[in-house]
Amino acid sequence: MNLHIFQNQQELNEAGAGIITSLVQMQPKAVLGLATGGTPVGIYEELVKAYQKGRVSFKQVTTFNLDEYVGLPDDHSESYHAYMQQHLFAHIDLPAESAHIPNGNASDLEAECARFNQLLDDAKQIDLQILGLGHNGHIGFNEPDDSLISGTHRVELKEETREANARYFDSIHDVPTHALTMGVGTILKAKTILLIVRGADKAEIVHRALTGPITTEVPATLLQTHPHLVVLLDAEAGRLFE
Ligand SMILES: N[C@@H]1[C@@H](O)[C@H](O)[C@@H](COP(=O)(O)O)O[C@@H]1O
Repeated sequence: MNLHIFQNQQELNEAGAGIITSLVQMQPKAVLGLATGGTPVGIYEELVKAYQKGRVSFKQVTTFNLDEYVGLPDDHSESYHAYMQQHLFAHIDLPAESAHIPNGNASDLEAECARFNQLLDDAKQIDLQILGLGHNGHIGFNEPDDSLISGTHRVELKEETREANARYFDSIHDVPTHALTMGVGTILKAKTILLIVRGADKAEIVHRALTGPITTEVPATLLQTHPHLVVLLDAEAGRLFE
């Protein structure tokens, strides 16, 4: 594991964007796994700046998003489709057909998961998977459970996850109850994983995820088994590592 702790958010954002930019410069056809949530926003901002300065092009890149809510229209401001447009896709030269996000509005969600898995299989391997971390140790929307699922699947969100994400909605009643998510098998298959965690409220869970016993009750503990895990923490999240 390659762990870095940053004293300010800007340094963390630049480091995260720098890793992605360097990869795409060296490998213009890179396959990127993308995350949503508050955590990667500043990194996407830096990526957009790098693109605007002509330092990187995403013309040949392929992207796969980790997850999407079930039942939120694509144009709903809190759908992950809308999020990706707002924070990244609308500002760079990534072709629309190269950006893949599970469709949480598909009439047949099982078929949609199979379609997404097939696209991932066709792409062979994600070169760099960006990950945030849920307060309960979830990655993507792989929630704590007795067992975990390898491929893309439909998941019922835990109450604590809906509560954590309620800050983005008018009320908790508006937070969807289900989502589609890449499974842990797909996430762990990525060549490199870039885990980003910010904030004092995640200090304990990130410490447990990276140093505690491996258990499906904290899905992020599985990241300990990955041969190329890069972790970027702000000082608050990294408090227990110092
Ligand atoms: N499904 C997303 C995850 O992909 C994200 O990494 C995590 C943390 O979110 P945030 O970065 O907003 O704290 O929870 C969300 O529910």
